[in-house]
Amino acid sequence: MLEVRQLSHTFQNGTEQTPVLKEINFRVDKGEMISLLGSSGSGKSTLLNLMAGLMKPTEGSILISGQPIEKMNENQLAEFRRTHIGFIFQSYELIPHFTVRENVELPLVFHGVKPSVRKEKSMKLLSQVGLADKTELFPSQLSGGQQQRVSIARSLITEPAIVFADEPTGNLDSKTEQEIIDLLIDLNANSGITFVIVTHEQEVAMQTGRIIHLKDGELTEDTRGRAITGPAIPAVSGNEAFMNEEQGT
Ligand SMILES: Nc1ncnc2c1ncn2[C@@H]1O[C@H](COP(=O)(O)OP(=O)(O)OP(=O)(O)O)[C@@H](O)[C@H]1O
Repeated sequence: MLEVRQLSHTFQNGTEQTPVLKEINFRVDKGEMISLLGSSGSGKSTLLNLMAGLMKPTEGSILISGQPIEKMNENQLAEFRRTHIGFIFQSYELIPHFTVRENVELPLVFHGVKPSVRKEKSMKLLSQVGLADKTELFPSQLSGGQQQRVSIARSLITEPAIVFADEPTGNLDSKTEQEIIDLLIDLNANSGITFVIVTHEQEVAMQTGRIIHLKDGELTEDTRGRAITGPAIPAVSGNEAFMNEEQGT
């Protein structure tokens, strides 16, 4: 589903070089829900931007559904993102003068899907995220948690292979945060949607099946969260995990 191989990234500003990610390796299987956990400055946003094809890495490869996205040109990437990747943002990024339903349908407009099909799909998703009675309201008429539900529905409407969520509960109070996490866990468990959640909050990360820990641009641990029962897998370094995988162990 998603493979990050020997990924390194260094920002270059004039003559100044800032190494940010160092030889990151991990793989996410279809149907997994993982967190990328790290403190501020650990490199989470950079890694997310690279995995979403918004930036090209200095070294290494990112494969989504077997396709190395760093080799694609801008047009190919834009098309690939539209068809294979869903996004959930911390600040929802809804269009204020579109209704809830129109916001959810928007990605399908770009795909040229006819209105009756768009409506059917958006109504189904909005009902799934608990907003069946809010479809004709505008984002400003909703609470933050409800707006994030709209953004979750929008991220799923193209049936993407993988959904990246960037601090999805960063703007929410703790009760609403838990409701949104519960919704994502439910969508993962019942619809098999693959999620990569970027967070700096341990409590959020602990609720996903697996946690990839980033520290100073390095993958330091790959552990299980609470969502999966059974013994915790031993912490291994990113490279070790990659080597084991390569060797089929
Ligand atoms: N364009 C850039 N040029 C130079 N350095 C950068 C650039 N963008 C980010 N960095 C540096 O890369 C490091 C990682 O930043 P990044 O935003 O990926 O971290 P983060 O874990 O997402 O942090 P936060 O949780 O605060 O968003 C930081 O030290 C940052 O200063």
